Amino acid sequence: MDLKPYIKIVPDWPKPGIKFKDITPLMDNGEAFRYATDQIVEYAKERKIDLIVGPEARGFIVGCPVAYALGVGFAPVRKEGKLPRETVKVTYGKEYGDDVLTIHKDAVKPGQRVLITDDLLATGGTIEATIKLVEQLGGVVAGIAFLVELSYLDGRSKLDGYDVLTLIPYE
Ligand SMILES: O=P(O)(O)OC[C@H]1O[C@H](OP(=O)(O)OP(=O)(O)O)[C@H](O)[C@@H]1O
Ligand SMILES: Nc1ncnc2[nH]cnc12
Repeated sequence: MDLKPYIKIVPDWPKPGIKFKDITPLMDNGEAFRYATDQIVEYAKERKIDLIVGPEARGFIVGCPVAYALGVGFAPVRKEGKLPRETVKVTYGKEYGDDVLTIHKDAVKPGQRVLITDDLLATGGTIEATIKLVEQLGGVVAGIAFLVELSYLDGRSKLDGYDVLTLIPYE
């Protein structure tokens, strides 16, 4: 199934010069959303995943149905001040600004094989920060899955040595 027709490009949003890739048409189409989820589930099965970790907010949308299908848990990575218990945190840069990401200290058990999910790889700042959080807690990043990759922003250069799946690449 070709998923590209389900991504809508919105010019100059949220800032001038950004070509925003809107995944909501993919999510609100049952067939496309299930197909995309199934691709990630198959990828995860081959990597013997114990836990899914996804960054706020669109990483939740991609990761939770995969966790359900595999029968494993999902741990949220959230922006600072959102998680109620003790966290670890990392500051990172993104395509349109800086931010802080956090995860609960007990969300990942040492040695757990983690799949990180997000909707989109741009500069790679978000995913690099998420990897750091998982590894700080002793997790093993066994795979990273995205719906969309913006190859021209070279986020891949931050993911050397990691096993990465992308469903919809943009050159
Ligand atoms: O590779 P990067 O340059 O880090 O950019 C990719 C990240 O940016 C977007 O999230 P955003 O921070 O806008 O948060 P949202 O999902 O809550 O809208 C997107 O969902 C990715 O998580
Ligand atoms: N161009 C883009 N489109 C959608 N989400 C993004 N996150 C970072 N850059 C993005």
